Amino acid sequence: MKSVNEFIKAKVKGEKISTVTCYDFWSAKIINESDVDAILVVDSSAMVMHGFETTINAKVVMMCYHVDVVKRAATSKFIIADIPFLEHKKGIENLFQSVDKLLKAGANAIKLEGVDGNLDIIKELTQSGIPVMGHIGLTPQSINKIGGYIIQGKDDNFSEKIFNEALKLQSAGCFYIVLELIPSHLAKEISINLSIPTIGIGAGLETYGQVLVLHDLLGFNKDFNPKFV
Ligand SMILES: Nc1nc(=O)c2c([nH]1)NC[C@@H]1CN(c3ccc(C(=O)N[C@@H](CCC(=O)O)C(=O)O)cc3)CN21
Ligand SMILES: CC(C)C(=O)C(=O)O
Ligand SMILES: [Mg+2]
Repeated sequence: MKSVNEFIKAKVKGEKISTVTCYDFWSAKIINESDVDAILVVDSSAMVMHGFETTINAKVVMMCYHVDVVKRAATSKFIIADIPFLEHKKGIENLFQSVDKLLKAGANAIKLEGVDGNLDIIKELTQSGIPVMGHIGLTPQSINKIGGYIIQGKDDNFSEKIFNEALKLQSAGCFYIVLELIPSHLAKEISINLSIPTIGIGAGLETYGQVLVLHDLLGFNKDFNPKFV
C-alpha cells in the first residue's frame, strides 16, 4: 500500500497517480489486483449506488458501510473516504466521532469539501494524525448554492480565489488536493506551485493524478456524459 509520504514523493519525482472511486466488494477486488494507487470511497455513492439526486443524501453510516466492504477486498490499497454534507458543521466532537467511525471501518484518510470556514477544522484533523485530502473547484455538496455542475474559476477573481484556497489547504496540512471541474490552465498553475500532489476530475491533464467515478470510467452510466469522462 502506498503511504501518504509516497504520494508526496511521487509528486516531487513527477510520477502520475491513478485513483478511482469504489463502493462495493466485487469492484474493490478487481481494483485491488490492478495498478491503481488509491481508492476513493466517496459520497457520489449516494447517487450512483443509492439513486439519490445529489450527494447531500450521503450519511456517515452509508460511507462506513461502503468503506467496510471495499476494505474487505482492497486489502492493499490506500482508501480515502468523503466526509458527508455538513458533518463537520455539527461541532468538532461530532466530526471526530464520524472520522473515528470512518477510520475504524478501514479508511486511511478523509476528504473534506471546501475551504471557507473549514481551515481550523482541517488543521485540527491533520494535527491529530489524520491525513486530509482537500477538495476545491466544484464542490458538489454545495449544488443548491452553485445551481449546477458547472465549470468553476473561469474569471480571474474566481480563479485567484481557487489558487489561494489550494495554498491554504497545503498550509493546513493536507496531503493531497482534488481539483474538480476547473480550467486546465488553472489546474496546471496550482499543480506546479504546490509541493503536495493534485488530483483532477474535469481539470485537464496537468494534475499529478486523475480520479473518475468507476461507473463513468467503465461506461455504465449512459445518461452521464460530461467531457472529462
Ligand atoms: N457518476 C458521477 N460522476 C461524477 O463525476 C459525479 C457524480 N456522479 N456525482 C457528483 C458529482 C457531480 N459531477 C458532475 C456532474 C455533471 C458535470 C457536467 O455536466 N459537466 C459538463 C459541463 C461543464 C461546464 O462546461 O460547465 C461537462 O461537459 O464537463 C460535471 C460533474 C461530478 N460528480
Ligand atoms: C472527487 C470525487 C471523486 C468525489 O468526491 C465523489 O465522487 O464523491
Ligand atoms: Mg464527493
